[in-house]
This record gives sequence, C-alpha cells and structure tokens, in this order.
Amino acid sequence: MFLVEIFNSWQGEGGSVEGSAFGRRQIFVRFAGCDLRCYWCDSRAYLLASSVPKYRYEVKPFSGRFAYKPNPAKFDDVVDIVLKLDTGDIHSISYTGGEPALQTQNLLMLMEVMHDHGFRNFLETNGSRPERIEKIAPLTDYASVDIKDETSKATENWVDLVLKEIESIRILKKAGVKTYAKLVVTKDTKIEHVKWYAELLKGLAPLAIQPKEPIDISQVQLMDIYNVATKIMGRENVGLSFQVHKYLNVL
Ligand SMILES: C[S@@+](CC[C@H](N)C(=O)[O-])C[C@H]1O[C@@H](n2cnc3c(N)ncnc32)[C@H](O)[C@@H]1O
Ligand SMILES: Nc1nc2[nH]cc(C(=O)O)c2c(=O)[nH]1
Ligand code: SF4
Ligand SMILES: [Mg+2]
Repeated sequence: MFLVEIFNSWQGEGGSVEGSAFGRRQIFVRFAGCDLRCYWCDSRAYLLASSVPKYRYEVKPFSGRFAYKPNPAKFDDVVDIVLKLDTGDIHSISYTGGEPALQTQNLLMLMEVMHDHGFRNFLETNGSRPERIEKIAPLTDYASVDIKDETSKATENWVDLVLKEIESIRILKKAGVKTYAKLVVTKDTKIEHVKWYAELLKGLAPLAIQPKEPIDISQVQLMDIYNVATKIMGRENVGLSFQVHKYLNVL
C-alpha cells in the first residue's frame, strides 16, 4: 500500500459532536493519493501517490523522531509499526490521507487485522466513492465524512460530490457506524449552501463545522453558519470543530 506516515497523537478534530473522537489518543495511518483537490488541503503534497516514494513512521510516540521505508509499504511492516506505537491507551486507529478509501483492499486487510488485535477503526474520508464505502463500512467503527463546500474547489461537479458524500454517510449509518459529517468553511462559504447541506444531513448525522486553516472566516460569519445549520438540524446535532493539533504543534 502507498502511505505517507504512521504516528501516535490525539485526535485534534471533530469537536464535541456525537461520533467525534476529539481528544482521544489514536494511531494515525496516513494513506497517499486522493481523487479530490481541495485548494486548502494541508496534505496536498501527498495527493499523487506516485510522488510519495517513501513513508515515515515515529520510532517512539511524541519523540519527533522518524524512520523511513519505501513505498509500496509492506503489509507486515505496517502492522508491526502500528503495534509498536501502541501505548496501551489507544481509542482507535485513524485511517486518513489523502483518501484511504481509494486503497480499498489494503485498507480492509489492515482494518481486519487491527480488529483482531482489539483496536477499533476510525475512518477519515471524503466520501466521494459510496461503492467503496459500502465494502469498508462493515469493518468501520467510527467515520468522519467530509461534506465538501463549493468553495473548497475539490472537484468540477460539486453538487454530484455532495450527494455522493451523503450517500456514503447513509451507508455507514445503515451499517451501524458512529458517523458525523465535517464541513470545512471559508470566508466565501454561502449560507444558502449551508442550508442545503443541513437539509440533507437532517435526521441522518450530526455536523461539525470546521474553519479552514489558516482561518479566514469571521466569527460573525461562523456563528451565522452555526445558527442556520442548528435551526434545520436541531441544537444537539451541530458543533464547531477546530484543528487543535495545529495550535498545540503536535502531529
Ligand atoms: C487531509 S483530510 C484526509 C481525509 C479525506 N481526504 C477528507 O478530506 O476527509 C483530513 C481532514 O483534514 C481536513 N483539512 C485538511 N486541510 C484543512 C485545512 N487547511 N483547514 C481545515 N481542515 C482541513 C479535511 O477537511 C479533512 O476533514
Ligand atoms: N492530531 C491530529 N488530528 C487529526 N485529525 C484529523 C487529521 C487528519 O489529517 O486526518 C489529524 C492529524 O493529522 N492530526
Ligand atoms: S479530499 Fe481530503 S486529502 Fe483530498 S484534497 Fe481534499 S482534504 Fe485533501
Ligand atoms: Mg490533518
């Protein structure tokens, strides 16, 4: 499989909405390659798997020391590295990227082995491929599914993408996965679009509203978005999320 990095940290995103693992300790496995191109992506150096010749892994949690191995990563090496990063307090294994769902078979194999070792699986996905999510859902315990706002410029057919993301959420919920939606908002995010996302998510999954980093949206705009989403989805089902790991300068 094509990876970027494996490390141990605490989950910095998701805030307090149901299904979030914010503040929980996780081992992160970051997959290389993505089918979308969000202009603000903080992992944009890894969106083309073929341009990630090697992956790095922490030799000791929070040590800042890394070792490297070539891509494609050997499955047994990956399992070995994850197990060595187990600090005994791990809430779940986070599969992120890039887009982990694109490497479907390898992801499934890894999820299965992690279940065998007693870990829970947390999937961080753009939800663009419901047919792949269908295969992955039975092994997934938690899922954070992005709803890509038009201003992300993730793809040309934005409406179609949002509908696919909603379909992925539906599949995950049906499979019993603790699932929430994450919407990255910018200063240009339109309230009318937020209303549409909220209508689609109503009764389906809670919403974490996460400002793009570096933050360009004003607090007034952010609270307007929060207010509109809450009025449609209900007060229990909307929350703010900030990328706290970036403020704390951890991985
Ligand atoms: C790098 S993505 C990988 C998983 C998947 N491709 C996705 O987009 O959900 C992980 C999370 O980081 C968020 N993210 C990436 N860059 C960001 C930025 N500059 N500001 C805020 N959130 C960001 C994404 O929206 C996503 O929720
Ligand atoms: N601490 C920490 N929390 C995170 N939550 C989502 C992340 C990601 O890049 O997917 C991430 C990450 O890279 N680090
Ligand atoms: S979908 Fe995720 S990994 Fe892909 S470009 Fe967007 S934020 Fe980055
Ligand atoms: Mg990140």
